[in-house]
Amino acid sequence: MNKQHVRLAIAPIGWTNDDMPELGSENTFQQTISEMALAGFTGSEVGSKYPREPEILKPMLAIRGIEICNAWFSTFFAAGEREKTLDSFVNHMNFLHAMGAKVIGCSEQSGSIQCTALPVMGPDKPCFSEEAWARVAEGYNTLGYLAAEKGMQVCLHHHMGTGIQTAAEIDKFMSLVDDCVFLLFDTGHAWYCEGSEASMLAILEKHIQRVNHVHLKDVRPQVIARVKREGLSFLAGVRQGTFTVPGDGAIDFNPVFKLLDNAGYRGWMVVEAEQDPALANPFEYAVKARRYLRETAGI
Ligand SMILES: O=C1C[C@@H](O)[C@H](O)[C@@H](O)C1=O
Ligand SMILES: [Co+2]
Repeated sequence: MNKQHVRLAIAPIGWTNDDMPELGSENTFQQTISEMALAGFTGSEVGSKYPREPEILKPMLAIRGIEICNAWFSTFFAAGEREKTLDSFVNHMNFLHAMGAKVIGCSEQSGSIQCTALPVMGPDKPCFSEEAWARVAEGYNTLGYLAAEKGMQVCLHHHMGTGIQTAAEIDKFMSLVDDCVFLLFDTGHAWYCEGSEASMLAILEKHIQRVNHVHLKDVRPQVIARVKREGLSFLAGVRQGTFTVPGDGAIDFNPVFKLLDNAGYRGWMVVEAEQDPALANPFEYAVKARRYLRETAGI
């Protein structure tokens, strides 16, 4: 890949999992960002242990050569919580703007089963009515225009257990929103939702012109098969090792990098591989991911 076009970040979720904060509760904020830098990354997303005051957070990251590239934001438009979502979005956007980030990665969480005990591959995930889709599209367009006024961009994180999980749901979302709304492409969730590398690549290929942020997650298909077979929840699967860093699982990332490079992708690529830190030492896995990216993508 063109080294000048992409920057490499890593998410703190490998150190402490914000969906299950007991996973990695022993890892401190300063240890996390020091190990990110030591492994060779220059960016991070924001975790729950990070100070929320830009004047405190910025110098602690700067001394380690790290910038904030994004932070997760949950929206509840389908459920009709428009005003509440917009209010908290503005605070979130202002924080990210002060941190110098350009991207705001959002997930539509109405009815989400992502953090519940329900089987993630079962019938319980939300499926939006046409009215709900219209609320989601209007809400995201509003976020997109608000972000554009600040010189920022909003993107949707498709996610297992949510109403925007499958290839068809991603297509529907992208067809309903304006050009000011982008897609956060997450390799792990794209593989998981349809169950193959080809279907993951098809999602990327279809929407590549609107992808403005990338999460690099590898998958362990044998764990995903068990999640399906035993009716496990998304989080139970994570504990058992659904995800790992690029180069350690089943995904061949070469075609992903090729597609992005050919499309002239410019932006961040974020290694995001939540697994149990007691089983997968986060520093060791960060180093492994950094080496894989150097050897495979030349970045
Ligand atoms: O971007 C993400 C943030 C996490 O909280 C989430 O559960 C993870 O799977 C993900 O892709
Ligand atoms: Co992600």
